[in-house]
Amino acid sequence: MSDFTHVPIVDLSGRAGDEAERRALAEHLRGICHEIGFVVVTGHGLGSSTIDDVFTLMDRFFALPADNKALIDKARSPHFRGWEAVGAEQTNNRRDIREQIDLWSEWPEHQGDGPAYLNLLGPNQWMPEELLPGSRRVMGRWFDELGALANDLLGLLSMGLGLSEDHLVTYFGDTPMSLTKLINYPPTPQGQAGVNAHHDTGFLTLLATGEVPGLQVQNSSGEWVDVPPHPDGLVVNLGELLQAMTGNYFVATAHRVIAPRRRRSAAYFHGPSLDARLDPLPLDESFAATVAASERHVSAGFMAQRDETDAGVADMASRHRPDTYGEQLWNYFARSYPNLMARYASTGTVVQSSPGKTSSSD
Ligand SMILES: O=C(O)CCC(=O)C(=O)O
Ligand SMILES: [Fe+2]
Repeated sequence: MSDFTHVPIVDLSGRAGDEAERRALAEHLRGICHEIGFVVVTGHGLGSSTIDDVFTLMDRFFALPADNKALIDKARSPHFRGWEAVGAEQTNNRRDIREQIDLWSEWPEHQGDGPAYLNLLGPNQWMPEELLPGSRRVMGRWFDELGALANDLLGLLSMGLGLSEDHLVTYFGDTPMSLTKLINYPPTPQGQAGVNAHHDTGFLTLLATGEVPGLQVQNSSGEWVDVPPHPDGLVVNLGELLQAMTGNYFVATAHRVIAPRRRRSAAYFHGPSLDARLDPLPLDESFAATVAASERHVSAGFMAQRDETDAGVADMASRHRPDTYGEQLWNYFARSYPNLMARYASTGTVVQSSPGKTSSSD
């Protein structure tokens, strides 16, 4: 297949059909995940107001004065959850021009020793009900419905990879850690980016982009391909975890946002339990043979860590592979939030890593 010039649109309603229909859909998605790593899905079956209510909530939140938003400032959370102003986050060592709220799956805080990434477990920060009524209800439904849709997609991807349909869902374990980012992009200043070019860190991303364009995906010739907003569509893309576990058969594709005017989006990053390992899936050897025949797939990398960037490794060419999803996330936080990381480290909030457990390289 030649290099892609658009992101395909796939109707998912066939997933409720018979075996042959499901298999055809799984095959179609498998090809797209191999060649492009990005797809717009329709027929996703989300409730009619699930997305609209989240966008209304975002509108109301982002219009609040900064001192109200600061009630849930991410800097107050030892679990990296909450609001941050424009410029707090960095991607590829460059400031992103967006503000956002990060909400994660909620699990009890970790007590005692363990790998540093266990620090991510804990409660979200919620706005007081009188300032932002209904936020827990609206976001609770979003997490439930997006999680169920993502699990359906895991079933189709498992099928496409020749695995049993529940293979990937089982892999996700008992304490999956998914993230929702509610994002507000001001018009992107010339020469900058709302979010700079990056790979997604985790497994599978589902994205509601609203009506304003700005999302761009990079093809293997390095060209930026626009993903136009689709009124009934959700963007789905793959993260580095899935790329690694499929031996690069599926690809995590670089993307960025340049917002022509104010733009909001809601991203749901479907993630497994923090101790889920990045071990290869038990795939038929034909998958590895297909990868070996494609230089682009063979050389697909991870985002470089800070020390690698300093040593001259290109932004998305790292050969470093963490052992677990938790380590992968911890690397992401170290890259994107060096100041927060340094503060936690200096106040002793960070749980100690066990020796030899931070990362490994191949
Ligand atoms: O806002 C968007 O359309 C994309 C956001 C994104 O790629 C991300 O937050 O990882
Ligand atoms: Fe992304």
